[in-house]
Amino acid sequence: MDDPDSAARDDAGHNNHALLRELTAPQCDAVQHVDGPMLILAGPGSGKTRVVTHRIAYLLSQGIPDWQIAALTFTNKAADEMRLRLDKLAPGQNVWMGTFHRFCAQLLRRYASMVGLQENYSIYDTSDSKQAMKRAIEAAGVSTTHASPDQIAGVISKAKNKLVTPEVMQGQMLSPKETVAAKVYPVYQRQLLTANAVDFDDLLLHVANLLRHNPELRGELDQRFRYILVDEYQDTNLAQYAIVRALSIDHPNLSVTGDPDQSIYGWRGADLNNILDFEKDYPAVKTVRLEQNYRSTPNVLRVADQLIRHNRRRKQKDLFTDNDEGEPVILRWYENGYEEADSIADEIVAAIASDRARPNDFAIFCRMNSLTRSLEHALRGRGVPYQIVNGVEFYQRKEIKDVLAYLHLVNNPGHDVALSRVINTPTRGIGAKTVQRLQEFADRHNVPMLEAARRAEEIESLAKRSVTMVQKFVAIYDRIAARATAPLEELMRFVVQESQYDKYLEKTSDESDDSSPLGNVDELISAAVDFDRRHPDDGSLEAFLEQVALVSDTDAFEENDQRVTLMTLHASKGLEFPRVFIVGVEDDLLPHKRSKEDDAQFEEERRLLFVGITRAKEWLQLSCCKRRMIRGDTRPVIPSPFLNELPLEEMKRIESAVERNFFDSHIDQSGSGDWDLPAIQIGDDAQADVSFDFGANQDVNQDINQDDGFEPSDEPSRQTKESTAAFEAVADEPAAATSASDSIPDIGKLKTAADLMSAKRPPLSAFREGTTVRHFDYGEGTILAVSGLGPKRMARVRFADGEHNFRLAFAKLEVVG
Ligand SMILES: Nc1ncnc2c1ncn2[C@@H]1O[C@H](COP(=O)(O)OP(=O)(O)OP(=O)(O)O)[C@@H](O)[C@H]1O
Ligand SMILES: [Mg+2]
Repeated sequence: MDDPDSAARDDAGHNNHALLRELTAPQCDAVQHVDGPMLILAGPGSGKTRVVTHRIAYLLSQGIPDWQIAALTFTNKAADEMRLRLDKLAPGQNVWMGTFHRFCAQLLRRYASMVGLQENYSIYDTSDSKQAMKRAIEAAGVSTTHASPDQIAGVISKAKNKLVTPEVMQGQMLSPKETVAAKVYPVYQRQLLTANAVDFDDLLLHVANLLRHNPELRGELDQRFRYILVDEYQDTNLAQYAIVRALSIDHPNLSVTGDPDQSIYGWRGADLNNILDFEKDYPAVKTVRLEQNYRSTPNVLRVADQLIRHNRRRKQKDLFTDNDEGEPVILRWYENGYEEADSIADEIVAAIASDRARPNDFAIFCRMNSLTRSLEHALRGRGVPYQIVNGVEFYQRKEIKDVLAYLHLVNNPGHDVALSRVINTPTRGIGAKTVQRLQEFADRHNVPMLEAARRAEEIESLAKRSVTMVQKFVAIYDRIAARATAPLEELMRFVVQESQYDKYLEKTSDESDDSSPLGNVDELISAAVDFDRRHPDDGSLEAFLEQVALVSDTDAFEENDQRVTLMTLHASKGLEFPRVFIVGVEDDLLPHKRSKEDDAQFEEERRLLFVGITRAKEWLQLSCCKRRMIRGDTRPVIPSPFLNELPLEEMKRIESAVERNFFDSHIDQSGSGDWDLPAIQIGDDAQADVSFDFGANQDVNQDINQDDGFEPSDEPSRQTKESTAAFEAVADEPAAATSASDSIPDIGKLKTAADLMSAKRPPLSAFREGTTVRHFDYGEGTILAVSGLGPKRMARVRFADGEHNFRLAFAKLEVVG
């Protein structure tokens, strides 16, 4: 694709010494490529992202206007980082940078009417979508006996990511589950449109359809975004692919970078074929391979390479590095999660104290967010500053969602999920039946629920009293909505006051165990103040809500901060740290238990560990425990089968001080690398029973990761407190054991699934007056009194620092034997 023009520009580019100075020859080659498609395929740490930023700067230096360039990244954090780097290389530029979802959200704002939305449409987050899905399932009248709401949602999400419309889906050959989902899909979509809302998948789907059905608009946008760069291309799904492809037909200046070995979003529909087919789609493509790793020591790279070689579906790439050999990678075995956390925290403290490292040199990765609790506690206890890269979680708190729901409803009166949330929050005597009747009326007349509330008098089945209550709510709403254009801070304070939510929180906050809902609401108001300040002219409510909806878990991450970073493996993508700990490298965690049913998913788990390992620059430790408590359930642990695949002979293996013989008996110390793992046969049924209870029917990752904000964590311990889901999970368990420690069989004796099954979470009955318990934050304490039944069962516990009340179904309390 070398036209005479670009050759001339290349000549000019040679003057651009500063830009090209710190690049290798193949990197330079890629950076100086101007027109035509390009594929950069290379392993971790080889400078792919660096090439993207330098290439943008190079394009600008060649006179290409910034508004013709768009750089699509996978997380907001990656975009911010890119902007920072680019600002240094090309100050003052205004290149569009952001995630696919943000890109689509902005396009959709402009062209909303073309897909049947209004421009103030709302973006439903995962829990909003769940609510909407439940309602659609009811309205569609399907049975959920054989397909749970989560499964139905999963099938529909996959269909959307593959650009399958409801009509097309209904015409396909379907499994029984898919048949149910195919019935719900059109109803769900119709209800979303009535609510003037989209879910995350819709952002992509609508834009892909927009481009497909409007050739003129497609042409205009293709012309506008003449240069498109996509980083982490291996994780794009079909919808994302269709979007960049549609924007690169007349001007095929699409350049993508990726590493198939780092594809970790298959569960969300990412399709490796997008990378593999790139060369077919763009025959004139320039393909660049980068082989030198600049990030890691040879020790780290060898471990990563050995591991990933075990994947069958891949092409071997050889990476070399000129970096120093560094220290051997450590494999460490701890007694339990507490020891793991304490020991890691101690090491960090020691390294900092001896001036060998700073807190921000360290990162700790885990497969699931819930594992960070004990690490947090250990770091906090030692005064080590840390950050949990987990921005989504804040916005998932009940009180935050409540206040935001009022704002959503102000911004978009069609937002039915928000209405259902706030109509009786705080309590206003509007019961579930009344809400149900409003919903039915709304469905019948195809109007938003707020409209139904306004017409409450027309709903015959509503009692007079209920009508009055509903009208009162509408009056409150109208008073709030009248302030819609006030500065955000003012509006938010008015919401909290006018709805009497502040009083409600004051009254109810002592029910919660250790969080401060009022403090959180204050924090939200601070976010509003900040937003007002940063957007003095264009700061609309809509823009604020969009930012919140698209918030990424990595957004909260401040690189130059003097803090240790805790994050999931998914969130670590693209980043690098001098010293990395990967905790919980254990069977059923990593690989995740449900990935084992499927070869492709299993290989994805291996890639996930590969991604984690290759974040480390100088030093790396992998660890696993003999026992681990997850959601209050202490269970014996089997090491991850991936550990067996590492070059153990060259790694430094350390066992915890206690029970040294366990390590000896399970690892072949001869150096052959074979581990003699405990022989435990777990049948499918048994496995389901001893599961971590992630919400048994969800996609492997849906509730585990906080990747980039599109799959917020759903784990019960962080769920809204009124949810009874977590309680049901606990209550369903047979009262097999009397205390946690009684129930842990010696791992050496574990032979059968039955042994494993006896290692249950203690039933609520194990928490009695006088029982000694342990809490993550408060340490050991004694139960003074218990009261209430079922999900409302409470315990009052005395700790060294005072007394606290807990809802037992949710509390992070462990019985101390
Ligand atoms: N030519 C170079 N000279 C010096 N440092 C380099 C060079 N190329 C890359 N680096 C550095 O190596 C590290 C890895 O680069 P980068 O993050 O761009 O790799 P990547 O290929 O995008 O990795 P990943 O696949 O993990 O996203 C960065 O710290 C980067 O600044
Ligand atoms: Mg990168």
